[in-house]
Amino acid sequence: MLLKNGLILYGESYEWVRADLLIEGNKIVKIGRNLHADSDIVIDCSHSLIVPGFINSHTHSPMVLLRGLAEDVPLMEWLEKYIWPNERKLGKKEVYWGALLGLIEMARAGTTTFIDMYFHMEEVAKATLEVGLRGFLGYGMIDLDDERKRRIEIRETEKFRKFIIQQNSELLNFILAPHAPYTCSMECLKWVATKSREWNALVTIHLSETKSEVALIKEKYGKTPTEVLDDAGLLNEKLIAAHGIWLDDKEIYLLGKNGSTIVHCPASNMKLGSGIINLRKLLDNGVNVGLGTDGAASNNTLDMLQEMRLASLLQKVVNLDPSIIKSSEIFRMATLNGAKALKLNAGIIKEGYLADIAVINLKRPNLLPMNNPLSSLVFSAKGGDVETLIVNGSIVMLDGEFQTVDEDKVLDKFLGVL
Ligand SMILES: CSC[C@H]1O[C@@H](n2cnc3c(O)ncnc32)[C@H](O)[C@@H]1O
Ligand SMILES: [Zn+2]
Repeated sequence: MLLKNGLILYGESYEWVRADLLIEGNKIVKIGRNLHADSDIVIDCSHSLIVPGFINSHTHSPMVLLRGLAEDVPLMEWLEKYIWPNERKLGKKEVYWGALLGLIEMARAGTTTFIDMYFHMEEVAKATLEVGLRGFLGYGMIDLDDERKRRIEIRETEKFRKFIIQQNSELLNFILAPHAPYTCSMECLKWVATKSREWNALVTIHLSETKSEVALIKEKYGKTPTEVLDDAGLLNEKLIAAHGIWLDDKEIYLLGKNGSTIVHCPASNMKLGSGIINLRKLLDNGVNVGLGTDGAASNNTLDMLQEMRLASLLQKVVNLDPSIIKSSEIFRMATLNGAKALKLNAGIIKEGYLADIAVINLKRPNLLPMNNPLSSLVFSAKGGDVETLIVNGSIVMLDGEFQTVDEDKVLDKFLGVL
């Protein structure tokens, strides 16, 4: 496949070059002028930006089902009074359709890879294959210090891992997903750490999202949540922890030293009134920081372009300093830092990297004139500006039309509910 004459965001240094981009198999093989492909697929990109696809490093895709259902309440009330009672009513079918809708929304805004934590995850895996995105999927474990529940969660996790292995797909990856230190016992966290080593599996978890959960953990363990993860054997380069708002200096130091990842979810953090991450301190202490939308019930979109804009604006205003964070750092969080967390050969446009690519149409009033492409991406682009999406060398969306899933069928299914 050949992407012809696009403005390419090249390599780690984010140099803009006008060139052709050749894809063979699932990789970018060549970038240069006047390239020719044997392949019959040639896409004219003369009016477009070619950028790495976004990595949504924390979401719960089926939660689009609960979009707008619980508004204007803080996290614990949101979960206990509204979200968990509604989730108990969700069966496999609902989760499947919810995941399809969520994945379509993500794809339309340029996401090529996502990390997902939920239940009925086999259904999310099926939806992932149908849309053609790259998923790192985990069964969300919650045992609430109950041994019987823990056995069930372990069984579900083992069953889901087997399912993913059986699918034998380059797009599907298993990830361990204990929900949080306040919903998982020490025994559960230790089991996850043991299996992470045995299976060489990544681990995703919610960490230090609210002041109140940190107080709960300190009361229970006499330690901070990060120290609890350290005691469990989870503090290492395989850890991908969402939120990380209320981390103290020692926790930030520990996360940086151990090569762990924090996933910033600005919209969810603002909407639930959870707090504001200290992004500068995390980055300056060597913590790998990715970007995520969280679920659509606390966002209320799954749009990584909007997430970049919010992440940047929030830091500038809370620090009363517009120079606190650069667009390149925000863009890196949404792409390369996610890839680093996932040990994925992706996140930049360069020869030898995976062909996970978003093509953005510049013929839009909100994107012209193009004085600074990177700031246009972070501050001006919208989901609908992504015209073509390529994942693992295959076209998911071309000129705004899905080539994989029947988008109309999915949208009509939800319109029918109204
Ligand atoms: C057990 S599956 C995952 C579980 O997580 C819940 N969830 C969604 N968003 C958040 C958040 O921001 N903090 C904590 N938990 C969250 C979701 O509703 C599922 O129950
Ligand atoms: Zn979450």
